[in-house]
Amino acid sequence: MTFDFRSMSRRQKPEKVAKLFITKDEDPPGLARHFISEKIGYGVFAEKKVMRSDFLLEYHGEIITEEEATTREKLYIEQNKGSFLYFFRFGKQDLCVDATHDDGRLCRLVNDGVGTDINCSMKVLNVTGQPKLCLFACCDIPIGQELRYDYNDPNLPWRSMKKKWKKNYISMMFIDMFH
Ligand SMILES: C[S@@+](CC[C@H](N)C(=O)[O-])C[C@H]1O[C@@H](n2cnc3c(N)ncnc32)[C@H](O)[C@@H]1O
Repeated sequence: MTFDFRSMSRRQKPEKVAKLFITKDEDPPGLARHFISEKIGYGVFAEKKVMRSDFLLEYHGEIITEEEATTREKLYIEQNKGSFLYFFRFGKQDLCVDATHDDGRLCRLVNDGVGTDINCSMKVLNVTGQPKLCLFACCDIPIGQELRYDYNDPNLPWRSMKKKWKKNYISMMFIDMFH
């Protein structure tokens, strides 16, 4: 009997792994939600070592048109609900995944990052003609690290607070230097 060791040692293609979990309709093991703070809420953390380009999670929810999403967004703001709408382009269509309904899936809980905080990124996959939002690691991620991707919106309120804090901190340093 002969073994093909090449196929045993080869890592499965991340997109193939993504499609496997999309078909099974479940999140891969090795990731978990943890409460961070009142301000940030929950986040998702690695409980196993992740390699660069690995598939992490599917942003699971209802696929709707941009128009429908804009109407729902207003309603959710009125109802004081958190924002779980991911807008994206698929071919010539402007679409959105609405993950407001908590179905227990994790990707809706991955927080926004900037600069060196970012360790993963969202990609739109075409799975038998259907768009699927999938999160992939953009660097190796050690056990215990929080997943963060760029929400790609410079006007997010927590981003301006971070900038304001940095500006105040730098001006305080200058005041200190000249006293
Ligand atoms: C898609 S949810 C992420 C999960 C959220 N932390 C939760 O527990 O429901 C997006 C919301 O999380 C919070 N959030 C995400 N990234 C953040 C960050 N970098 N700093 C502060 N809050 C953040 C904001 O309230 C934002 O509206």
